[in-house]
Amino acid sequence: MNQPAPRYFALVPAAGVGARMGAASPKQYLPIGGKPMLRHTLDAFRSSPLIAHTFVVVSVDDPVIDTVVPPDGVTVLRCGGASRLESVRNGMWALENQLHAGDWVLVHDAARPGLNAELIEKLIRETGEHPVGGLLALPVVDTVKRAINDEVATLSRDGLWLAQTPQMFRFRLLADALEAATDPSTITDDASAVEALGLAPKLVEGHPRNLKVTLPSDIKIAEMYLAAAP
Ligand SMILES: Nc1ccn([C@@H]2O[C@H](COP(=O)(O)OP(=O)(O)OP(=O)(O)O)[C@@H](O)[C@H]2O)c(=O)n1
Ligand SMILES: C[C@](O)(CO)[C@H](O)COP(=O)(O)O
Repeated sequence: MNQPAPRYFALVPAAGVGARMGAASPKQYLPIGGKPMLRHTLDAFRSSPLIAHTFVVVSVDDPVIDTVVPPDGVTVLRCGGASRLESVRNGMWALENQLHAGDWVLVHDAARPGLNAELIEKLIRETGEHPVGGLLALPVVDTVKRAINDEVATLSRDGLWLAQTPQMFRFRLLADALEAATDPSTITDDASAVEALGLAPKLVEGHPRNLKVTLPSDIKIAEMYLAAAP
């Protein structure tokens, strides 16, 4: 019997406050090249023919989202939580009756506006029908130091990667993994919730343009990449 074609949905947590950015408003609404950061992120998914629909999770009382959300292709979920883990989990709960167990969900930080259709396509193609799922990540290229108090040590970088997003998993597996996760200080991305079940997702090489805009100095870097090619 023919399997139904896989469906791909994007889930964008955008309920953070951007404490490290230190701006007057949440960082996802700061302009990058004249356009709100979150709009760049949502437009990346709208530009991909592979994405069936995008859901964005914001705080219950977010006053800005309605001015930023594009006219089609995106649904706003006002169910953000106190941590990224809670926001993604709340978003998944909201989708329980809309998505099928085998649908793929690509969770992507609002704060990574450099994503584009090419990277989305690469992640989906290289993850394929992987039994666990996959995520974009970058191999560590620098020497890695760990400093605790006055003690400094050099760690082996063998096998070390920096996780990016999107991180894609089938709906049921991701929902169950997030449900089982309790500690936002150790479950800092979606893959770590899945790994805590004893499963190993596939790492797909991402791109520096997909940086997480975290500090004020990141804004110019993101603008440079977005000006070079959307
Ligand atoms: N309670 C939270 C915290 C974070 N996020 C989202 O998770 C992504 C990654 O988080 P991060 O870059 O840390 O954003 P902030 O939490 O806003 O930043 P900071 O940690 O500096 O406060 C962002 O898109 C952010 O909006 C969220 O949806 N809900
Ligand atoms: C999900 C993530 O972007 C992967 O690198 C990262 O873990 C988010 O961390 P933050 O502390 O919420 O910025």
